[in-house]
Amino acid sequence: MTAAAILEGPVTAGVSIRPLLEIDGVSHVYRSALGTETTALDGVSLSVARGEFVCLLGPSGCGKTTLLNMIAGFVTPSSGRITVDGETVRGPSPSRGVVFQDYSLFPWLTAGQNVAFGPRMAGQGPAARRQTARELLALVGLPDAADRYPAELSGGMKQRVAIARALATDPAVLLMDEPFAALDAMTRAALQRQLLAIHEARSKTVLFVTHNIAEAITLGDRVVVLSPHPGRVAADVTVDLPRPRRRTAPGFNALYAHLADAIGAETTE
Ligand SMILES: Nc1ncnc2c1ncn2[C@@H]1O[C@H](COP(=O)(O)OP(=O)(O)OP(=O)(O)O)[C@@H](O)[C@H]1O
Repeated sequence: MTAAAILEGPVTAGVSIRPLLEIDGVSHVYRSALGTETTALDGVSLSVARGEFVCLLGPSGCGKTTLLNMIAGFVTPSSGRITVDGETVRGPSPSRGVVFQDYSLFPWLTAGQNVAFGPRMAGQGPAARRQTARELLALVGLPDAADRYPAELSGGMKQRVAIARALATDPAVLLMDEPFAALDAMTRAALQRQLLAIHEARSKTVLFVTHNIAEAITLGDRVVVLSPHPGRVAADVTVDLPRPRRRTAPGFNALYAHLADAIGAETTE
C-alpha cells in the first residue's frame, strides 16, 4: 500500500474507500447589517461515500440550504472544513452540480442550450456539447425538448432540464435543494423514480435536501436529520428497505414514525 493510500484510509481490493464528501465540524453564523448573529449550523460532521444517496431532512430553518450552499461553494463556513474527493471546497466547481427548487433555468436559452451551458463554459466544442445535451435530455425523458424555451415547459419538465443541466459537467456529486417541492404529487413521484434510475445508471453521489419524510425514505440510502436553532445532526439513519419503496411496504411506517420523532414533528405532510 502506498503512503498516499494509507493517508486516504482503508483500502479494499486496491480501491480507496475514503468518503467522497467529508463535512468536518462545520458551523455557520450569518451576520446582518445591524450586527445580529444567527447561528445556522453548529459543529456539523458528516461523511458521504461515493455513489451514496443521502437525504438531508429537517424542519424549516434547521440549516439544510445553508449546508448545501456551503458544499456547493456559494457560502463559506465560519469554521470547520468541507472536502470533496479530498479537495477543500473554496468556491463553486463543475464537479458539484446543483439543482434548486425554483428550476433556475436561463430563460433566454433553449432547454438544449441550458444543458449545454456548463460544457460550453468548460470549453467543449459545439458539436460535442449538442451531443451531451441530446443525451442528457433523453436521459431525463425529454428527447424532443432541446429547442423549447423554459417558458414553454411545465414545472416538471423544467426540473428535468435542470437535472440534465446539473449532470452535464459529469459532477462527482449532485446537490439537490428541495427540487421537487413545488411539483404536484404525481409529477413528484415520476421525477423521484427517474432520479433513482439516473442515480443507479450513472452511480452518482447525491445529497438531497427535503423536509418531506416520505420523500426522504423513498429516495435515500441514508437519511440525516438536522435539528434547528442551531442546526445540528440529530440522527443518521440507514434505510434498508428494498426498492422501489412504497408507503404500504412493511417497515415504511415504522421508519416514518422514527424520523418524525427525530425531527420533532407530529407529521409534516
Ligand atoms: N442570508 C441569511 N442571513 C441571515 N440569516 C439567514 C440567512 N439565510 C438563512 N438564515 C438563517 O439561518 C437559519 C437556517 O436557514 P436555512 O435556509 O439554511 O434553513 P433550511 O433548513 O434550509 O430552511 P427551509 O426548509 O425553510 O428552506 C435560519 O434561522 C435562517 O433564518
